This record gives sequence, structure tokens and C-alpha cells, in this order.
Amino acid sequence: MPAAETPCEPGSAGQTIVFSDVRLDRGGMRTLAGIDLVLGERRIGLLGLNGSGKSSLLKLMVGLLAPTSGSVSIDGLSPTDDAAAVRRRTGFLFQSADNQIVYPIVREDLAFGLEGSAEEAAAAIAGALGRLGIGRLADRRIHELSGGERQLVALAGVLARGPRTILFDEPTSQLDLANRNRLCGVLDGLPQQAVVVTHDLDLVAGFDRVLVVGDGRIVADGDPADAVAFYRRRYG
Ligand SMILES: Nc1ncnc2c1ncn2[C@@H]1O[C@H](COP(=O)(O)OP(=O)(O)OP(=O)(O)O)[C@@H](O)[C@H]1O
Repeated sequence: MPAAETPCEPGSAGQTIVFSDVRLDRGGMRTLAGIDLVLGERRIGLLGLNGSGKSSLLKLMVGLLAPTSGSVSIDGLSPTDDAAAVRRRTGFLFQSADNQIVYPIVREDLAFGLEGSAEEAAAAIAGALGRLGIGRLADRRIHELSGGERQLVALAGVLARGPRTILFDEPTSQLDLANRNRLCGVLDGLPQQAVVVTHDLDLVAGFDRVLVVGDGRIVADGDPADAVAFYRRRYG
């Protein structure tokens, strides 16, 4: 198996995500400009007001958007030109689970697109569901699950692929307090590198690095306490 397809094991390194003078226009308007970043930490948070460009930054990392100018690389690969390799190594959890669940039964959905033998796929699915404590949902119909359960199933689908990095777009926004706390616990224990867009300021408290996006630029970049304090001062 080539290195690019090796599933992440506990303790394995994440990836280095590089933005070089990135500009992004959406709908004819400047969304991001002058973005220069090297991100290699294990837990990275992205804060910012609605519409500030956080999700756009995340989508650039995995090639769901392409820069208008400048470049993005992830471990030396281009998210747009090397899309298949980047997406094997980099999972994306959408804000709404319905955007990434395709099949009607949980187990079928998790099997979709998995590489390897049927036994390897079954083991990856069982491992992912087990890690999230939702093995009991394996044979349930997706449309009968609650929103929180669907969110966890969508995360299991990402985990089953063994990515090195997981990009989370507002992972707690649709969860009740119990499921929000559960997701925080899961996030804490994941061996993968995680980049998390959130409005949940407590979620980033133990992170290694937190960035604040404002007016299409990075307006703060540091440890969680400093970045959150800046965010509250500037926008609170
Ligand atoms: N499909 C699109 N076409 C044109 N403009 C878009 C599109 N999607 C988003 N935008 C614009 O890009 C800007 C940044 O959006 P983005 O979703 O990255 O912000 P965000 O910081 O993640 O916001 P939120 O916190 O509300 O999710 C916004 O002004 C938004 O209106």
C-alpha cells in the first residue's frame, strides 16, 4: 500500500497545510485575501463571525474550492491537482451530516467507497463505530436517526477511511449539550490532526493553535486563551 493510503494509527503525524498568498473570490466578491499560513499542529481552531470565510478556508484545504490566486498545499500535494490522494488522507466533516450520508442503512453508507477487501472494510466500519460508541446503530436506517446520531455516523464514515487529518465544519452546531460533550470527548481522543471551524469558544480551549478570521484575513493567530480573548474584545 503506498504511503498516501496508509490509514492513520494512534500517534501518527498529521500533515503540513500551507497557504501562500491565497486570494479567494466567491460570487464576484473577495472572500479571502493575503492568506499566508503554515499549519502543522495537532489541534487547530478557526474562529470568526458569520460569513468571515472560515468554511472557505477549510474547503480550500481539501480542494472543495480552488484559490483565485496563490496556492494551497497539504503535505506537498495540491488539493485540486492531486485531489484523490489528498482526500484519502484528509477527511471533511460537513456542518450538516445530510450533505455526506448517501446510503439508507448506516453500515452501507460507511462501506461506500472504502478500499480493501470486504473483511478489511467490515473491520474499519466496526472500528469507527466502536470508537464513537455507536456500534448499536450499524444496521439502523439513517432517516430514523436523530440529528446528533447522524452527525456521529457521518464522523464514523470519515474515521473508517483512516485519514491523517480531519477538517470539521462547525461540528457541534446541531448537537444538544449531551452530544456536544460527547463529540468534544471524541475529538480529544482522536489520534488524527484536526482543523475545526466553530463558534463554540469552549471547544477550542485545549487546542494547540487558534486563528481568528476577519474581513477575509487572519486577524489573530496564537494560543486559545489569547485568540479567544482577541475575538471577544473585537467582536463581543
Ligand atoms: N456558493 C457561494 N457563492 C458565492 N458566495 C458564497 C458562497 N458560499 C459562501 N459565499 C460567501 O463567502 C463568504 C464566506 O463564506 P463562508 O461560508 O466561508 O463563511 P463562514 O465564516 O464559514 O460563515 P458561517 O460562520 O456563517 O458558516 C460569505 O460572504 C458568503 O456569503
